[in-house]
Amino acid sequence: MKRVDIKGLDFSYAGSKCVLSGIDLDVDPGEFVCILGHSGCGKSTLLRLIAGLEQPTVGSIMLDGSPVMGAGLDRGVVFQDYGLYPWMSTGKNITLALEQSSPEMSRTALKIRATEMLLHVGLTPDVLNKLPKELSGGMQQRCAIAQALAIDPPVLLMDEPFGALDSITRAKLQDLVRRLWGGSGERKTVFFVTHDVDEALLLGTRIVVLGQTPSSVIYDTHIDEANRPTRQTLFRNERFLDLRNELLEKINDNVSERME
Ligand SMILES: Nc1ncnc2c1ncn2[C@@H]1O[C@H](COP(=O)(O)OP(=O)(O)OP(=O)(O)O)[C@@H](O)[C@H]1O
Repeated sequence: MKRVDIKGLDFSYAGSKCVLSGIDLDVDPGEFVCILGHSGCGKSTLLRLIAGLEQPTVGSIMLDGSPVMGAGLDRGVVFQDYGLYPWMSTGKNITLALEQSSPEMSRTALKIRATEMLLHVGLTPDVLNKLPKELSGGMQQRCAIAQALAIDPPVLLMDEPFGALDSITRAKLQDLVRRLWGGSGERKTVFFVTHDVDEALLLGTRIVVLGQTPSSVIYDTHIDEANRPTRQTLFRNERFLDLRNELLEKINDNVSERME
């Protein structure tokens, strides 16, 4: 389990205007943080910074007290477009990071691990030798989750992972992610970027809203696990409907303010 501390973070892409400004966010180990905000506000950029794919212009990101200096095997990443190499079999895609983290593992051990991971995300072992293009979008995203989890990273970063999927596949994968996170092992610290307020309410133990660029955190709330509504009860739970409206207002008001 990892604690993530973001302090006084500003970020600009080279030669561009400031995207993130004054981000402060302390995340306890095992929290499931959903990041909401209008298109272009910098959600993916924040995730890329935590992944170590970009460096803060000002401020810091610490993992258990050590600054993030680059990408690392302690953080698994899942992108909307699956992030699988199209020329490699599913099995090879899944074991790629494992080959770096555990170079001593034999081919047989790698294959066993890849099969275990496929079963873990609800796929059958026959998928192992298929190319990504031979799988449906939902199956590819299951493989991408298996790939990110193969090395058992304590931090999982998910950037709109279900944005391209139909609503039924999306619901199944949301349930899968919740089950994997809430299972018997140590809980991973998850950052999950989404546009969808309902997805955030169903998944997150915490919901953070970013404002318009240069973005800072304009809303931050914890969700009480004990009273969390299910997919079936979400629209009948008054407290959550109020929170849903509040989140939509925060996102939309902030945009209209900027447009006036
Ligand atoms: N590599 C880059 N170079 C320069 N500017 C970039 C780069 N990537 C993103 N941006 C800009 O940074 C801002 C934030 O982009 P980002 O993708 O982080 O937002 P987002 O909230 O994730 O958007 P969306 O919800 O539409 O995916 C945008 O103005 C975008 O154009």
